[in-house]
This record gives sequence, C-alpha cells and structure tokens, in this order.
Amino acid sequence: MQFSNEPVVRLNKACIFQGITAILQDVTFQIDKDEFVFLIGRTGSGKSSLLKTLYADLPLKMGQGSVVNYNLNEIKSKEVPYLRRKLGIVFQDFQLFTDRTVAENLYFVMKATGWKDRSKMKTRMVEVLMRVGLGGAATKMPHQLSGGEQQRVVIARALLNEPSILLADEPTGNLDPEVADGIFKLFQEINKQGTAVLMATHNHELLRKYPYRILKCEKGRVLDSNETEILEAKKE
Ligand SMILES: Nc1ncnc2c1ncn2[C@@H]1O[C@H](COP(=O)(O)OP(=O)(O)OP(=O)(O)O)[C@@H](O)[C@H]1O
Repeated sequence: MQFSNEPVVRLNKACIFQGITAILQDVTFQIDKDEFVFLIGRTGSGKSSLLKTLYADLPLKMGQGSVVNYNLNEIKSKEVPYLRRKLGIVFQDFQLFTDRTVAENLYFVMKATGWKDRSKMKTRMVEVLMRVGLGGAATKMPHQLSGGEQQRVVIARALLNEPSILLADEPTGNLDPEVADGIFKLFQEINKQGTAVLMATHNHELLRKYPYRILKCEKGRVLDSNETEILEAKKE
C-alpha cells in the first residue's frame, strides 16, 4: 500500500549498468507523489537507462531502490507486471497496435493487467479517452489520428490503471512545437490531479518555461536542481 507521505521513487547510491558498463553511479534521489520532475542530459548520458531501471527493465545490481513500494533489489520477474501496473510508461514512439482500433488498444492492456468485467472496462476506456481530450476516438484506427492524437492515446493507455507516477521518455520528441505544447499541458493537468511525473526531455524551451525540479545525467552522475544549480534552465 502507498502511504500518502512516502516517496514514489527512492534511489540510494544506485549504480545503473548496461551489461557490465556502469552508466550512472552513486545515484541518490527521491520523487514525492505529486512532484513533476524533468530528466535531462545529453544523448547517451543515461536518461533512458535510468528510466528502464525504474520500471525494472534493467536490474538494479548495486545500491538500493524502490518504486511505488516495490524493492528494485528484490523484485522477482513475476512481480514486474504488478509494478508496471502502478506506473504509466510513455515513450516517444507511440507503440500502438496499428491494426486495432483505439478502444481495442486500450482493452488489450486492460486484459493484460487483469481487467475482466466488460462493462467496467468500457467505462474506464471512455474515461481515460475523455481525460486526454479524445472522447470521440474509440473506434478510430491509429492511422486515422494525428501524431499528437496518437500520443494522447498512449497517455490514456498509461492512465488506465491509475498509476502513481508517469515515466515519460521524450514524449514530445516527434511532435510539432504546438502539438508538443498541448501534450505537455496534458502532463501538467495529470500531475495537478495527483500523479507524479518524471519526464526525460531535450526540450530546453520547456525547462525555461516551466521551473520544475530537474535531474540531470552528466558524466556518470545525476545532478539534482534541489541541491545544485542546473544552468540549462536559465539559458536563453
Ligand atoms: N541495450 C544496451 N546495451 C548496451 N549499452 C547500451 C544499451 N542501451 C544503451 N546503452 C548505452 O548506455 C549509455 C546510455 O544510453 P541511454 O539510452 O540511457 O542514454 P540517453 O541519455 O537516454 O540518450 P538519448 O537522449 O539519446 O535517448 C550509452 O552509452 C548507450 O550506448
């Protein structure tokens, strides 16, 4: 059970590996429920590897970590789907099934995460689509939607199981600036309603515009704007 004052993410002296290569060392931070945090750093600095560790795609071999009360050091592979139910994961590439309608895409995830009651599934499907501003899209095929709309479906899919935190890897990367802005605002709304957000981004415009906390992957470490000044946010 998630107690209200417990952080949703907690890493302590964690070392993030790809194979036998240490990508990030001595990573210590926590993210509280309701927080919005940017994750930045140059290409190859370890942002995706860090996110993968948080959703248990990469094992945590050194240091301690917990995410929504799952201990990353001890998590067993059969528990990983339960952890992921408490996370909403949004990637840059939309990863929708292109041969299924929007509703079928959402039902697929619901079935895979234990939903059985058809009428509850339908209600939830409609709810999440409304929440992302796509109330009328259930019967559409992905190719009938714009890139921004497809990304909204992905966000709707991530919200199905009421996650404690959204992990987003460059969610606006492939979109026009205006469309990206709309998607970003959607993340903000979701955050205001009580879901933490950790968003990897290369978009410095966003950092200047929205003064949220920043974690920066740099030279094998993670810097935290709560503890040190991170200049990106101030650059014109
Ligand atoms: N599957 C993998 N096997 C081995 N090394 C990997 C693998 N994935 C990533 N790496 C390496 O780990 C390092 C960090 O990569 P990662 O993808 O985490 O960086 P990133 O900050 O997310 O980059 P980008 O901004 O380009 O997405 C890089 O040196 C990369 O080459």
